This record gives sequence, structure tokens and C-alpha cells, in this order.
Amino acid sequence: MEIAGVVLAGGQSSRYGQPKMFELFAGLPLYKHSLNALQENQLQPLIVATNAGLQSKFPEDKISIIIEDRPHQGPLSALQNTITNFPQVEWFFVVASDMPYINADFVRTMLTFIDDRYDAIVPKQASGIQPLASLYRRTALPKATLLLQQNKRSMKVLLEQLKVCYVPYEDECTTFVNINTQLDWSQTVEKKSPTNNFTPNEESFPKMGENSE
Ligand SMILES: Nc1nc2c(ncn2[C@@H]2O[C@H](COP(=O)(O)OP(=O)(O)OP(=O)(O)O)[C@@H](O)[C@H]2O)c(=O)[nH]1
Repeated sequence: MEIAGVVLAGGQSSRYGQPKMFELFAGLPLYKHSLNALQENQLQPLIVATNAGLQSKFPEDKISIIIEDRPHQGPLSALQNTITNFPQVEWFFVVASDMPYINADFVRTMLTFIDDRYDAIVPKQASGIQPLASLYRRTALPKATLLLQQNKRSMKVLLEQLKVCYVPYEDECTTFVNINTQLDWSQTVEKKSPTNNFTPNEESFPKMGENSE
């Protein structure tokens, strides 16, 4: 069974003011933290979904680059386009390119929840869910396509229509910190190193089949 690793790196960065996925964190462009976490788990193919304007800034030679026909349609459109472009892939581990603390341990843990009774595996904290650090099965495609046809672009609305395995994480867990503004960035850089961030709520991990929402 093929499990692809997908980095979403085609956003506008309008709140940040410049393409945030190339900002250096711990010596690496932000998108590389996501890509490396997926690559270290041997996910294949490795895909960066982006647009023509940013394409040349991804120098890797062993990844597939998806260039979106219409840029800036949002993550749901990028997911739908990616699943459509890779018909042989069953599961897609989708990670944003603005999450400095995403790492291989997080990806490894999430992969253990793969189960074909679900359409998606999604981290959940008390404060909310994390659709952009989640696994999607290709069975999610028809619902994603329908929503886009209705001009709906919310990942959360998609998840409301899928069989989802929610994986609990503590609110204090830094894994899902993401950068939207220059203020987010300066606060993150002050904290520096991307270590010791993996704090899943292991005691309340669901057993398979008990947590479909
Ligand atoms: N491939 C692709 N990725 C996207 C698209 N829109 C957002 N993303 C990615 O999804 C993640 C979350 O994006 P946001 O921060 O919500 O949006 P953004 O457009 O990057 O930033 P803002 O303009 O400030 O909202 C980031 O990694 C983006 O690069 C898109 O249309 N295509």
C-alpha cells in the first residue's frame, strides 16, 4: 500500500508578508522540516504541492512537484488536486509548510493509526483539530470534489463528512505551532530549537475502532 508524503507549500503568506515556507528555522527552510519528517518515515512518493511562482525555489530532485493550475485556491483544493494526480496512492500524509516543530516521531506515531475503516486520521487537541498535519485516504476524494464544486473550501467541513480517527494530543504540545504572522515567527525563533516537542497524550490514545467521530 502506497502512503505519500505531501507538503502543502502553495499558500499566499499574505499575513506573513513574504513566502513563509522559505524562512530559515534551525538552519533549514520551514518547508524542509515537514519534508524531512515525511522522508525519514520512507513515505513515497514525496510531493510538494505549490504554484508556478514558487516552483523554482524547491531544489530537491527526488520529490514530485505539483504545480497548481489555479494558485491560491486553499488547502482543500490542494488536497483534492493531489489525490487526483496520484491515482495509485491509497493514503496521503498531508503537512503544512509553516510548522517548524513537525518531526519524524510525530509522523511515525500517526502512521500507526492507519486503518481502512477510516477516511482520515487527524490530531485533536482540546483547542481544536489539526487538518494540516493529518492522513487522508483516497476515499476522501469524492466528498472533497463535491465541496469544491459547491465553492466550499473548509477542511473542517470535509472532515465532518468523513469517517475520522481522532488522535488526542495535549494542548501544551508544540508540534502544531504554525507561523501565520511576523509576530508568530519572532516568538518561535526566540524559543529556538525544534527538540523535545513530542508530547502526544499517550494514555488516552484511542484503541482502533473506538474513536470514530
Ligand atoms: N499547495 C497549496 N498550499 C496551500 C494553499 N493555500 C494554503 N496552502 C498551504 O497551507 C498551509 C496553511 O496555509 P495558511 O497559513 O492558512 O494560508 P497562507 O495562504 O499560506 O497564508 P495567508 O495568506 O496568511 O492566509 C501553508 O503551508 C500553505 O502554504 C494552496 O492554495 N495550495
